[in-house]
Amino acid sequence: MKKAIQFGAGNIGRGFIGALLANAGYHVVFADVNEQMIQELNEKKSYQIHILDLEKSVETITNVSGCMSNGPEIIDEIASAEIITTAVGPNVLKFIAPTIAQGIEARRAAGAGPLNVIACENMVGATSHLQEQVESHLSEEGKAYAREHVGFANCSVDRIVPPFQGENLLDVGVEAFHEWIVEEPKLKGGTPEIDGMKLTDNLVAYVQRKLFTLNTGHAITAYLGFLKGIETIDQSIQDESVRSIARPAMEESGAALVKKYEFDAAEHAKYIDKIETRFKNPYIRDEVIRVGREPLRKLGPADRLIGPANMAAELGLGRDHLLQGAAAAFLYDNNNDPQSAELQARIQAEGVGPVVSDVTGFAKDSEDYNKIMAAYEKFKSLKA
Ligand SMILES: NC(=O)C1=CN([C@@H]2O[C@H](COP(=O)(O)OP(=O)(O)OC[C@H]3O[C@@H](n4cnc5c(N)ncnc54)[C@H](O)[C@@H]3O)[C@@H](O)[C@H]2O)C=CC1
Ligand SMILES: O=P(O)(O)OC[C@H]1O[C@](O)(CO)[C@@H](O)[C@@H]1O
Repeated sequence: MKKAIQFGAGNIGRGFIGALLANAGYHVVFADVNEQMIQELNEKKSYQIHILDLEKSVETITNVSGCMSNGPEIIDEIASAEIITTAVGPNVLKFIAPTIAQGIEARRAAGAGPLNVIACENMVGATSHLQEQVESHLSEEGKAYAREHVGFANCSVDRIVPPFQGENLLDVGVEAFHEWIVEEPKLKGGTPEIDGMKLTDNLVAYVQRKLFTLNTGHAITAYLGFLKGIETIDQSIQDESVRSIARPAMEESGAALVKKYEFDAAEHAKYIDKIETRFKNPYIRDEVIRVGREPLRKLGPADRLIGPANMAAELGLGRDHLLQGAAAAFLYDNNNDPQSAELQARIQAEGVGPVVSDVTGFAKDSEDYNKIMAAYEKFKSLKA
């Protein structure tokens, strides 16, 4: 039987990618550092996905097992797999890279056939980033083997899967919508047949379409909601003062995306409408602190807040609401989130201006810098 390794047995791993692979006939080995999760996978060998939407249903996923991603067995698992997917978070890719490299060396020694690696993270070029990290751990022979036999394909991954309290540790709650788009030209050994995996040769456009629309609107809804003391995304987007920034921000990034990638404007407007409806899904409890997690990553120059603002600026388009959303992120003050604590400590120590400039890359007193600063002061006074 075909084998897939899914690094990360978390929400998106179990609730989306691992499930698609299992349904496509792969035996899915979930590799994680969470011992309890791995034990449970090996005991139960199945779990349930609860579709939490207007139409509810339950799907049982079978043919799965678990493996500690930091133990010795994972190398043999990689050596005998056809596909490796990840959903561990962009910052964790560097920790799994040496393991994947060891697995590739084992495949080389065994003369194994093609392997495809797809990192399913909210990050432009996540797989290329992982590939660089993996290559840095390969021998020269390993690099030559990987060039010929290992495909590293980027992807865009879209399904809202918040933490879920089911009867079973393994069960997950997901929205009905899902979209997984994979960069076809990078795949090796033919295209795997996986229902729910769409293929494209223009991936960057789709990654940015998703990251700069869904994730942009989501993050802004989270940060503004947090400022207002709202706990969940569905409640936050219902608040007119939040929606009146989050929605036009998605329209601003939309105008830039349509211009840059020549997406159909009417189709893109529908795409935004659909996303707003997904945010409003009352059957999913998606907390603003989950969606706003790791604000420093989200404020990065290529990520969902500053990325679309930069794209709009390059194309000479408006971006006021995007910049207001970014300003709200600088006010995200949640001690349980290490990046939020770091951000607030830096603002305390250095003052907000230098931190805004350093994190966003906007020069002091540039137009975009000034707009963020003005919105920051406005939101700060509202908060107090
Ligand atoms: N949850 C969602 O709705 C979506 C998440 N994503 C992306 O998917 C990725 C994962 O997100 P979630 O599933 O929500 O997070 P999560 O926290 O539920 O799952 C991450 C998993 O990775 C595991 N992990 C941590 N270090 C590891 C290591 N060294 N080796 C193996 N596993 C390790 C954790 O134990 C955890 O089970 C992120 O990049 C996120 O941006 C993308 C689209 C949707
Ligand atoms: O997973 P991240 O990058 O921290 O961001 C949370 C975002 O990811 C998602 O979980 C899925 O795209 C969204 O719900 C949300 O916008």
